Amino acid sequence: MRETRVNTGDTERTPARLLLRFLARHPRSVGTLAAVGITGCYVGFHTMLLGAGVAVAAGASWRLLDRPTFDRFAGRLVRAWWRRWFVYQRKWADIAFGCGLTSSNRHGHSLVPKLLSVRSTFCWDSLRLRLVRGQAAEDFEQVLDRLANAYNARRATLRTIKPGVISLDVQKREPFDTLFIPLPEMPREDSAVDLARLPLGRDEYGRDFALDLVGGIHYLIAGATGAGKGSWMWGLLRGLAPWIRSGRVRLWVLDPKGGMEFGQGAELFHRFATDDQSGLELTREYVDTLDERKTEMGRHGRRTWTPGHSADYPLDLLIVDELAAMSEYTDRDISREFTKLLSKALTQYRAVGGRVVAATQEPTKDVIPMRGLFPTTVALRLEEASYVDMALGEGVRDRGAFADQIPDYMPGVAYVKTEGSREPLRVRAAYTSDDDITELVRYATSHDAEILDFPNRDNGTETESADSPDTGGESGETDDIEHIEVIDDGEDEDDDEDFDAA
Ligand SMILES: Nc1ncnc2c1ncn2[C@@H]1O[C@H](COP(=O)(O)OP(=O)(O)OP(=O)(O)O)[C@@H](O)[C@H]1O
Repeated sequence: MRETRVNTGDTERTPARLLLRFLARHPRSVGTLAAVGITGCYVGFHTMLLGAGVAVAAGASWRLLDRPTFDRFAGRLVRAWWRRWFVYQRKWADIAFGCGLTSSNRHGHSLVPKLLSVRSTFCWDSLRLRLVRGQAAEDFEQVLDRLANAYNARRATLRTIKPGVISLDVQKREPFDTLFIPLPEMPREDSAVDLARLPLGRDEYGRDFALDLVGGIHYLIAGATGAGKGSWMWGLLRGLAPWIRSGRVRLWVLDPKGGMEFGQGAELFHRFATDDQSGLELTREYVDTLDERKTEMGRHGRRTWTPGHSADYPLDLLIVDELAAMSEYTDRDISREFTKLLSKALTQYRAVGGRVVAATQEPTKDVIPMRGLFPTTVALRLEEASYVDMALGEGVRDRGAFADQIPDYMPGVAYVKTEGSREPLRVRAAYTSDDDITELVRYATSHDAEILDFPNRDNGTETESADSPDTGGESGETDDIEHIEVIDDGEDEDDDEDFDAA
């Protein structure tokens, strides 16, 4: 971009000054050019070109083979550089002029806000701009749609970075517009459950996305009403179905909004509370149980709990649907004790099989004083921009987690931030419908039925169903019905549920 700011006359614009200023302002570009020049002189320009060709081919193959890691380490830097100089900078003066964002000084010179830098994530680009004197962020706010159109972006939003400097954030793509998110198959065997990979949906790169109760430990899910918190929590339970059925996972569910979210699954739960008072009792019992386990494991010299090792030491999963109802909008005594107990649960039971998954609409410090204790945080659509950093951690919105910009018509879309990773990941959970929840409940609460391969009559094999109490030996009547054999252990011979579940 041409330097359009006016010279006030106190410094003279000699070529040497301009060159020095350019060098000082663009150290990376100048450094790269210098490095290329020096290398060319040393090794010869042919060799250097060959080296550059090899580097480009290696980068292209890397991108082809594993786009997410390429993007994380190289792609976003290359893209930011490319877009800064060849997309945003090239058009900026014209666009600023067209949107009425230029100004002029008393000498009649045009002043254009300066593009300082560009940052790029997979979906969003952030343009850092210095305002010209006399300009305010509101001037940009009024023309956000025009700016988005000018750059062919889906939407644009604004942040004030510091006085006189703003970030214009433009969304370049929306992978979830076209990406179909199939509901992961519900596992049916204990051995099919991997606590470190509980499939939930897809990420922005189209890869399968899974929850991790081993490394991710506890999850805080923040989202406005209707943002799709239900899909995240029910999706997790579907992934645990066989373990719920066999008792390797015990669910302690606290749904203080009267059981509206989890009422349908009441049969699955070890403990279920639907108001604040019983919720507090449930949390007390949860903490006592895990305290006891800790003591017992200490007595037996066991230092760690192995997930799924046995039903004697189950995974105890505490689910809280609306934290605010327990930590803020309730009696002071209840909220104080609950906050203490939950903080204990978040800090002391990792090694003895305690896990917490909690949801909230408001991730503020008053409502969730213990929010820093959740190693993994998820931000679905949020009402306020300030909520994003409250949910995901300081500075994460700056790094591209625009959860407040997720549109209403995209429930289930969220940014996930795991401990130790700087960059947030954009993810969409598959939709878990009421029928899918019914399937889960039916499967996880029926214990006797087992499906065996049934010999196919069309192949001329004889049906041997006389032993099965459910078919009552009525082999002559099986011509028109599905060929399923149900083996029952005899405890519940008349229970049709078993047949349905099978
Ligand atoms: N993953 C998803 N994909 C597509 N649609 C979804 C998804 N999750 C939820 N929805 C839709 O959004 C609606 C609201 O979802 P849900 O009830 O889970 O939101 P919520 O965040 O739990 O809201 P509340 O806090 O008010 O209970 C659902 O009825 C469903 O139609």
